[in-house]
Amino acid sequence: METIATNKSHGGTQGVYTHHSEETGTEMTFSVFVPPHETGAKLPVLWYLSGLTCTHENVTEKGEYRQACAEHGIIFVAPDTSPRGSDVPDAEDEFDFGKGAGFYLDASEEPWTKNYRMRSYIEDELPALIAEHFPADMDRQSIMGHSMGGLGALTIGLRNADRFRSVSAFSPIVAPVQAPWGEKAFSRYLGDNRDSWAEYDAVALIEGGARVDHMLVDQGTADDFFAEQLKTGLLALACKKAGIDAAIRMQEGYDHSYYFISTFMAEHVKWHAERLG
Ligand SMILES: N[C@@H](CCC(=O)N[C@@H](CS)C(=O)NCC(=O)O)C(=O)O
Repeated sequence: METIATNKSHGGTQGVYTHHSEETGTEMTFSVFVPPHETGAKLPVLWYLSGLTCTHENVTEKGEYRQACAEHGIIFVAPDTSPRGSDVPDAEDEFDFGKGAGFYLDASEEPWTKNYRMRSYIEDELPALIAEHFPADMDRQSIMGHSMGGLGALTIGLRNADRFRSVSAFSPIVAPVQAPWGEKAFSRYLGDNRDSWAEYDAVALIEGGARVDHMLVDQGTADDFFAEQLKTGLLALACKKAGIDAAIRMQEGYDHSYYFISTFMAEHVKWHAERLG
């Protein structure tokens, strides 16, 4: 692992790091905020998965999470959203597929299988690296995300309920198999067999019996993607039927941007902190 940059912030350290990923076969860059802490202390970890077109930079620069993470003593990890590099296949001029749009899945179709392995990267490889290099208590993890990353947080949280104490999302895609972004990406990354799509769909996972202990979702009413792509109501219905303890909140007048995310970020961090102990 190589350190790209570190800056002192809120008494802690905001860093950007790169490493060679065996999963994606590429160099991967991510950011980590380590709050001020006593020497030798092990701190809980909050994962943040970003949305379409993003790298680690968007939330690191605009997410406004550091003050809350410093206050609650939480490590904040922000990975990239896809493999990168000139050798990685891409769909040029498509912001919702290819680079910047990894959908946190392991692709099964060519030419995507070799590099597009963001599920294994986020579930296995990056956690091991974080455990090795940072003062992280891997027995205390929670996960959150935005839009495509909200989907990633929900699905990774639902598939690994024993690992994550709480799951939250801003404007998540909740049912990609029923939305244009998901249909487009899944048919190309995963192929035509829609049965294989279900493990990457939050509503389908819940309908199939997956559960999380605590869920918090914020969705802006002025979000242009709400009705066609995000479909928050389907998640609310699935949680209600399944008896999942979910706070799914419509936030009046907020859009899909980081102006919305940063407004509620501190509240999400605090909510996770209460469950991380
Ligand atoms: N209008 C955007 C659509 C993509 C978009 O809104 N991306 C969201 C995540 S789904 C985002 O966080 N963008 C980066 C940012 O706001 O910093 C584009 O075409 O680039």
